[in-house]
Amino acid sequence: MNAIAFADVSRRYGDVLAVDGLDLTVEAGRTVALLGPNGAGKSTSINMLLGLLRPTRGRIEVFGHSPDEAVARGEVGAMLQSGELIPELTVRELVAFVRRLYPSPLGLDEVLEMADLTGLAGRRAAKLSGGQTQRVRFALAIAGAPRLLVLDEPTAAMDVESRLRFWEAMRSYAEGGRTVLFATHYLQEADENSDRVIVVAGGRVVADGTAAEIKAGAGGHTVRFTLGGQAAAGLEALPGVSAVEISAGTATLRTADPDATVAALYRGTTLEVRDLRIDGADLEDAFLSLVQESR
Ligand SMILES: Nc1ncnc2c1ncn2[C@@H]1O[C@H](COP(=O)(O)OP(=O)(O)OP(=O)(O)O)[C@@H](O)[C@H]1O
Repeated sequence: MNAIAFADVSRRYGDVLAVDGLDLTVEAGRTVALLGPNGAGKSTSINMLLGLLRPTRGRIEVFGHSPDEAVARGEVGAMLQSGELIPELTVRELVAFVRRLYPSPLGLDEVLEMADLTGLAGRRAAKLSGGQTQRVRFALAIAGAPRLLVLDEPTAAMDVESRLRFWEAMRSYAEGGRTVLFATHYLQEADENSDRVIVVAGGRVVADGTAAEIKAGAGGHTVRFTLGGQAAAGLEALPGVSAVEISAGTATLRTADPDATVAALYRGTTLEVRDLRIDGADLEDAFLSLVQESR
């Protein structure tokens, strides 16, 4: 069963086409990252998925219903980029209030435990740090035990340790067949915390698969070596090479055929090549080339 289906969905703001004919389905039980640069259309897509914005064109279904129906049935929980907590309420009061709005919520202590808030349950929202506030917002998103959890750049205000703990909490929520869709522009977060990455740029899907598939699809390798002070004219002309970058005495060549590039580097040039390294494209390389191609 599909948790999410977008069929040819577009959204315009005046002259800006923020989402441009998005077609995608997400099977129930998956954890999916929506990865894209600033302005790619991630928040607009999420807001339409939650019924907060209407598509200009196309149709969205959540578990086979309209977004409004799915939300009304308590099937959707969300953590958006902004949203104030009621400052005078304690963490426990806030979670207790929100979970009562849902038909079959998680237990109060269970939510607090999952969001790592047990020790902060008696603290007023006004007294929480930025990272703690994010944890409360996560708790409010899961309190109703929604089948679909939607997170829009959830770790934006968190330090490194809080991020790691947050993703652990998300994974434990996703266990047992719940669906999670999260937007991020952090490649590493998409890579480590999802089983499928949908890359969006300019309002369109430009790649869709596991992080490993996306890396492989980019097809590139890098060949790096220490150049020192040597002049390096002609590296662009080596076989397979599509880009050359020279920085701090290191040459980095992007190539589709690392074997041919390296052979020609040794046989066809007079350079003294030291510290040679060949790497597969990482997700960052893949992402940058996909986003550039879509422009
Ligand atoms: N209310 C609005 N009015 C006009 N244009 C908007 C509005 N909201 C978003 N846009 C534009 O729509 C495009 C997509 O924006 P959106 O916020 O969906 O992208 P995003 O991928 O979530 O970006 P970010 O990572 O920066 O949050 C951008 O060009 C943005 O400037």
